[in-house]
Amino acid sequence: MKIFFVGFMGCGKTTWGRKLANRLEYDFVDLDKVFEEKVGTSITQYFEEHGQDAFRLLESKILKETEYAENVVVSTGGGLPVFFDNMEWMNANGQSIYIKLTPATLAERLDKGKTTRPLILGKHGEELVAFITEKLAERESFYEKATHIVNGIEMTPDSLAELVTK
Ligand SMILES: Nc1ncnc2c1ncn2[C@@H]1O[C@H](COP(=O)(O)OP(=O)(O)O)[C@@H](O)[C@H]1O
Ligand SMILES: O=C(O)C1=C[C@@H](OP(=O)(O)O)[C@@H](O)[C@H](O)C1
Ligand SMILES: [Mg+2]
Repeated sequence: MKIFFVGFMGCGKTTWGRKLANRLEYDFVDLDKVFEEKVGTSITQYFEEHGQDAFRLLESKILKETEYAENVVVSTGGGLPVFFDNMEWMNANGQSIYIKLTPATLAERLDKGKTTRPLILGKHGEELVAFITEKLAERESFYEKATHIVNGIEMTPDSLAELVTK
């Protein structure tokens, strides 16, 4: 079974992807990391040199062409579900889980973490909350196509495992 985590930057796709993979004894793949290994630079640097359109094209190609193990948990980047037929492709090839959180919680997490995310570089406090609120409103209808929608505060490795294996 392939399980894809989707949702806004900072919702916990990478963190929970790894946890669920450990819990299920599945492989774990973080597509942002695969991207960086493939191009040999950071995503931020790739955005600066090639722009977002080039990033989105290669991101989609990597989603579809990576050779996944039979049983795998995949963490995607926050923008991936919005472009091309990526969301449909994930649902046709496995199950997807949208980790849902409010803009305030996302902003709090993203403000604390070191920023390696080009879209929020230099944004803090109120400006960051406003950016997330607007971007999440644009993106949420794509995230909501996920097979499962979970509350990002309440989930546990066991509750996620039950969701995808029942
Ligand atoms: N309950 C939680 N679950 C996951 N991440 C959390 C939690 N509480 C705080 N955090 C922080 O939020 C951030 C989530 O980042 P990450 O897993 O990289 O998200 P994503 O891959 O969705 O961008 C990390 O900095 C992590 O330390
Ligand atoms: O939301 C986005 O458009 C992006 C999210 C990032 O992944 P995370 O959601 O893991 O931070 C990464 O793919 C890139 O910086 C673009
Ligand atoms: Mg991530």
